[in-house]
Amino acid sequence: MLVEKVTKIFYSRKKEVAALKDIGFTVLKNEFVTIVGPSGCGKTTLLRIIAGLIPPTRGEVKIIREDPEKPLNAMVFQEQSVFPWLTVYENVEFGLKLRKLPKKLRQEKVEYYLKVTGLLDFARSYPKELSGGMKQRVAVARAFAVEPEVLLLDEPFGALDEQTRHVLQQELLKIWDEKKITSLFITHSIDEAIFLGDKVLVLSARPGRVKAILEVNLPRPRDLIAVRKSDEYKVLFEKIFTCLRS
Ligand SMILES: Nc1ncnc2c1ncn2[C@@H]1O[C@H](COP(=O)(O)OP(=O)(O)OP(=O)(O)O)[C@@H](O)[C@H]1O
Repeated sequence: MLVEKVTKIFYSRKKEVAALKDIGFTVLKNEFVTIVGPSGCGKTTLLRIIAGLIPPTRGEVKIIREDPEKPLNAMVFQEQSVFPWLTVYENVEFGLKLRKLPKKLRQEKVEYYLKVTGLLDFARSYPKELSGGMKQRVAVARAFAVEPEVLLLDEPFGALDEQTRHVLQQELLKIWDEKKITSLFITHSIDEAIFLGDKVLVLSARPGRVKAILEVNLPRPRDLIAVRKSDEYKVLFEKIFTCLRS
């Protein structure tokens, strides 16, 4: 995926807001890129442009479609990424129905993703019967299930308590290690950005610009404790922290 000189200006009657300025970066096939930046720097705006939900003012986004059967992207938001009127099973199946996959194949995929997210016992439950962490598991399962060219995650674990967040991060990496879907993950957390990413993109305050792109040279599969103890983590944390502060 290629993001080239993306600029976004929001115009309203009274003022202009420059949200993004000349954003450029590449996400390689099967790469997991995290984006970290201060509040209001345009992270969500960038993701919405990449998803094709809003147009950039200038610049462009190129996503290579390798498989015409697959959707270009799937998104997971901080909240409300699941349909409350569908059961857990139906939520995960939803995108596969849209893709018109045969029932047997749908069932295999839904069961696989419910299993890896630990949701098999809740297949018939409705989202309102689930905790916040479980709802986000459904959202992740749903997005992975359609196996898009690019997975776009907008602070999916931002509203969860720290303990649950770590469990879900670990689970996400486990699925990703198996499925290797090209992913772009937005976060406020430096820790999360390093733990998950192959590369961390640091954005500046508004208008968002790329301040740094840092490689994360930590082996996978990753373990949170081991990662945090490593010199690579400490060096990266300090670099990102300094970069965000300056
Ligand atoms: N539809 C819109 N109309 C006008 N301004 C907007 C619109 N959407 C976003 N903005 C402005 O663009 C800037 C970037 O917003 P955005 O939500 O992308 O930031 P963010 O980095 O995701 O913030 P946060 O981390 O707090 O969620 C903000 O100043 C916001 O007010």
